[in-house]
Amino acid sequence: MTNAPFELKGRSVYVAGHRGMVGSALVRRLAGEDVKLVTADRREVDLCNQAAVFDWFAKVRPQVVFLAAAKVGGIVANNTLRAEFIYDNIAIAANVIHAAHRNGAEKLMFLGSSCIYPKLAPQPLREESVLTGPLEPTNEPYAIAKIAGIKIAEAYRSQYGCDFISVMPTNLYGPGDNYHPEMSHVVAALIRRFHEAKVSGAKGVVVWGTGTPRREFLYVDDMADACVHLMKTYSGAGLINIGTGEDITIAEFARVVAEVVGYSGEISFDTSRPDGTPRKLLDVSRLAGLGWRATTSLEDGLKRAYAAYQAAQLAAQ
Ligand SMILES: NC(=O)C1=CN([C@@H]2O[C@H](COP(=O)(O)OP(=O)(O)OC[C@H]3O[C@@H](n4cnc5c(N)ncnc54)[C@H](OP(=O)(O)O)[C@@H]3O)[C@@H](O)[C@H]2O)C=CC1
Ligand SMILES: C[C@H]1O[C@H](OP(=O)(O)OP(=O)(O)OC[C@H]2O[C@@H](n3cnc4c(=O)[nH]c(N)nc43)[C@H](O)[C@@H]2O)[C@@H](O)[C@@H](O)C1=O
Repeated sequence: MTNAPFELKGRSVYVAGHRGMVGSALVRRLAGEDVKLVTADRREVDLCNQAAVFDWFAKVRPQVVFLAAAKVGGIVANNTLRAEFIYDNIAIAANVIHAAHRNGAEKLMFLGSSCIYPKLAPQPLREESVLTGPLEPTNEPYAIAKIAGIKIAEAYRSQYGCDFISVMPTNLYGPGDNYHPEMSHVVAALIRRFHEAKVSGAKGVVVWGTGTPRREFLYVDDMADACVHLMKTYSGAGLINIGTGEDITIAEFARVVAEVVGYSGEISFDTSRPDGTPRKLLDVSRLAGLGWRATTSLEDGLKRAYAAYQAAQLAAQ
């Protein structure tokens, strides 16, 4: 692991996926840095389209790239849209990383995911566990694509000396999340379900699975802050996990969401729904060694996420 100070100041910084949850948090965070922010939405450049990506990079030549664009979703989206999750995510990673190299980008950060680790890897998940065992079947296509992205970044670093780094975020949540009832991640799904139950006066809320899986949740503005910190301070081939280092069962988590939303009805579990990985807690000691820790508690983060959900509902009316 190396600590090589890298100045963002004065550089053109491309946030790929700037309309997404993480990308928009990166845009908020970078507003506090003296950078020239570059963005392009999907209509301008479809990142799955190799020719479009190569043309756009040749024209714009960003000096720094945060690769936060991907096909993203919760356990059902991953398990059903398996072809899209593997194809889009391999294409986006290959196109953007290759174009960044060809056009002289000085630094690139690839965003992977904690789901790249084997389903039954020792907990907490250390960066060295990648490729040591079978993956969780519900998100294997996405995980394989993310592992490909890591390996592409690593190969360009070793063959061409590119300063390309990869970070592995835990489950994220916050403003800009996807609140689709089936395709979202658990945080957004439960905020919406408990809110709708509160508003309609429903007697009970159903939570998927057994409630026993454990998950770690990081507020998205903390995630963006960690990314900027690592972009400035880290240069190396090794992965860096980004998380809080704390986890909670889905059953306990559902109770916290109910409390934040103000719902006091019953909670039941639909065990016909998949549990996914039994536990996914990141070892964040590398990240701590690089001088960064999460600062937003789960309760505060959920309060902010719920406020953002309510504001988005009002704006849509
Ligand atoms: N959310 C989470 O819990 C976690 C996320 N991650 C990773 O973090 C990153 C960001 O995720 P998140 O912000 O949650 O995801 P979102 O779905 O909120 O945002 C993804 C962004 O990528 C863009 N995008 C997707 N496909 C294309 C394409 N073909 N061309 C151009 N743009 C495209 C989307 O554009 P558009 O707005 O047009 O759809 C969107 O802006 C991803 O790499 C994800 O894998 C990792 C771990 C956990
Ligand atoms: C971030 C990560 O996200 C995905 O993995 P996951 O951690 O399994 O994500 P999830 O948020 O969808 O579920 C977490 C847990 O929560 C339970 N759960 C309860 N009730 C609901 C519910 O209503 N919706 C959802 N989605 N899950 C629910 C659910 O059964 C599971 O046990 C990956 O595919 C992968 O893409 C990835 O990187």
